[in-house]
Amino acid sequence: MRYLTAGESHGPQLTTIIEGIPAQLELVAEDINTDLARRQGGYGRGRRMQIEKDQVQILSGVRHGRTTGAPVALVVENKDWTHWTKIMGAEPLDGEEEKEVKRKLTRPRPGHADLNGAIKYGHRDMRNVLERSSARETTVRVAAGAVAKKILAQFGISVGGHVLEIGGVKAENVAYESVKDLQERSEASQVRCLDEEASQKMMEAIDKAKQDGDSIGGIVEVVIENVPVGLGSHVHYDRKLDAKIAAAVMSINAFKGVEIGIGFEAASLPGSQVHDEIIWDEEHGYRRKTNRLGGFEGGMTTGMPIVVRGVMKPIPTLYKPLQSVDIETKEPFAASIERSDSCAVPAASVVAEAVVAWEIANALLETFGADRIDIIQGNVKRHQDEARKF
Ligand SMILES: Cc1cc2nc3c(=O)[nH]c(=O)nc-3n(C[C@H](O)[C@H](O)[C@H](O)COP(=O)(O)O)c2cc1C
Ligand SMILES: C=C(O[C@@H]1CC(C(=O)O)=C[C@@H](OP(=O)(O)O)[C@H]1O)C(=O)O
Repeated sequence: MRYLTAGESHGPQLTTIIEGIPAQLELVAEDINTDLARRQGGYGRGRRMQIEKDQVQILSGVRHGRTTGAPVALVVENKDWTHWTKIMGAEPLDGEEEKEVKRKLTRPRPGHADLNGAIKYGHRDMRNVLERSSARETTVRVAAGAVAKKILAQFGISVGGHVLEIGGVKAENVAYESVKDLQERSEASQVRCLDEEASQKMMEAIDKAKQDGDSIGGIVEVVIENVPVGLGSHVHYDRKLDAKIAAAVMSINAFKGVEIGIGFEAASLPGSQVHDEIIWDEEHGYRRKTNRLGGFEGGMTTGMPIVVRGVMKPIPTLYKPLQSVDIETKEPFAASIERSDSCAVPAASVVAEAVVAWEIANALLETFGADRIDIIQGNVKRHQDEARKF
């Protein structure tokens, strides 16, 4: 499968076209809208989320609630668009209005794409960069991820995400019984954290950052359960699935690091406390006694749950001014802004679920692919039976 996204933050809509979805997958807008609403939620978001009510339109590739095998085009409208038609250049302007509306953005925000994008693409008006670098684009990545999750569900594979840390507040008690348990309990927290006490402290940290005109980041975790052994490959660098997942998580706006399993902790532990011992029984086949390596060995899935973490830096747009330079006057200035999220870590956990789900679904189709869901189900079952006895 592959997909492209298009659309600006304050344009009319976000669009994605997904190619390669097998036929006979049941798919309705509601399968996608649930995740769109989850991405909009979470404590710490700014006023934009009160304007948007993200809903997908499925424009092709589905008839009577089933995929046909043709490309699936998905669209999410920007409700805010009606306020931006002049600024975005879609409506004629007159006189004085023109001067005001065409005012260029010349003051780059430290930590955003503004300055680099402007220099690279030759834009004296940095809105031409901001519009596309905005994380508004993650709306349709979540839509594509929801389709990937629907594919995975046909094989009993489930995806959950939660928040481990916000602004230095670490969740302590994050044990869960299954991905279903993780999903239900993270959903009950406004910061998508399993630890109730930490949830409260995280919200307080977000309130404080907001009051201080500052922003905070954090750590999210995605867990995928019931993945067949052998997705990805050891044979070539660009077929290693752990590498693809790392790239996908790093591609989320503001993500600065990724780890799989115990990740960076492995640096300080002896091998005997890192590698997972192998066991076998008739019912389950091969398993690992522990899952410190987070479901990967040799760029391939081990069949144990996949555990991926990503770190999100604090949001770059700050109410508290940071120094920057106006590209017209070359004078320093201290930026002040109108609206922004103060923390989007809970929302980003939903984006992380989506991009990881996409990579797993894609790897599954690469290994067992066919044009129809029912044939792929047969292929997976045969593989799992064989792997158990191997
Ligand atoms: C869900 C989500 C919401 C975000 N909201 C904002 C925001 O309101 N203001 C902002 O400046 N950055 C926000 N960001 C982060 C920027 O999009 C990001 O920092 C920017 O694109 C620069 O990319 P980089 O941080 O990966 O270098 C958000 C990111 C995510 C994932
Ligand atoms: C619109 C979304 O997030 C936006 C991401 C974002 C940024 O710079 O990344 C900046 C803000 O946009 P605005 O300036 O219009 O308020 C966020 O609201 C969204 O997540 O749907």
